[in-house]
Amino acid sequence: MTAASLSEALHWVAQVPTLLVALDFDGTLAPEVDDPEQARMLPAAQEAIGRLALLPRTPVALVSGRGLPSLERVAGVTDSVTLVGSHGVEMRYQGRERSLLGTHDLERRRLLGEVLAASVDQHDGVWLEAKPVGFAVHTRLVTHDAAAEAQRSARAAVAASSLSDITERAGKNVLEFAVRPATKGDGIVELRTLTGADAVLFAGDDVTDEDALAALEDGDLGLKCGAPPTHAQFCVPAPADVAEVLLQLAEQRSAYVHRRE
Ligand SMILES: O=P(O)(O)OC[C@H]1O[C@H](O[C@H]2O[C@H](CO)[C@@H](O)[C@H](O)[C@H]2O)[C@H](O)[C@@H](O)[C@@H]1O
Repeated sequence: MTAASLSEALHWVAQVPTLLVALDFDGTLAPEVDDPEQARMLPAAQEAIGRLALLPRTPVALVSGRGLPSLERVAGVTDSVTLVGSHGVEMRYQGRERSLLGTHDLERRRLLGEVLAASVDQHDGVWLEAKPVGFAVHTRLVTHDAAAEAQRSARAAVAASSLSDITERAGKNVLEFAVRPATKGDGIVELRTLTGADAVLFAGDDVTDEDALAALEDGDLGLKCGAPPTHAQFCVPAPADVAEVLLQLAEQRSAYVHRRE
């Protein structure tokens, strides 16, 4: 699909038989805040998701780097919305949860936590978020130089440890270390198969969202919340603009499915 404008692309995807709407959470639906537990979707985004999730043949999913329990807490969506957590390692689909984490991963995660806690303790204002698949070193509250130094020492500590095959992911003011290598692209591939989608709309803002955008195919629609470079076809500046796009999609999709009834 080569659409000349975002409106044209929306018009096209609104009219496929089954449309998967897959959305990143932080920085895309929810503006960034200092405390991740306080992040919430904009009311307009919540409304659009609620409307889309009620429509037939319009599965809606949140695809996040957050662990599933954290995503469930902050997203506040019903079971009709699929949740993909930990970059695809965890999923809640039709009310059922699955995780790719095994017993071996849990022991590796315990060791990883010890290594990172010792490193982060040396850096004032830097804190460690415990996640099901690993840990995130948060540097939002410190200067650029202090953040770079904290990330450098966290990387060095992991490299010097007995742990191997740790997956590292950079994000906005965060550096994550995980014991499983899944990406949001894997999440999109799995969701496409599960839902039998004819087209996918994905919107995201961060580095790891590029994996999902790169997994899109001809006929899909990728939207970046932010500026290029990106694999997305279109960019909008802020979460409020993403919410506006989703409201437009809900309106067009609703008109399409009701015409077909
Ligand atoms: O994939 P996402 O849904 O975008 O989640 C990515 C990370 O989000 C959280 O951190 C980010 O948002 C916080 C709240 O706005 C912000 O304080 C932090 O600086 C951001 O990096 C979450 O804490 C991470 O675990 C997620 O991986």
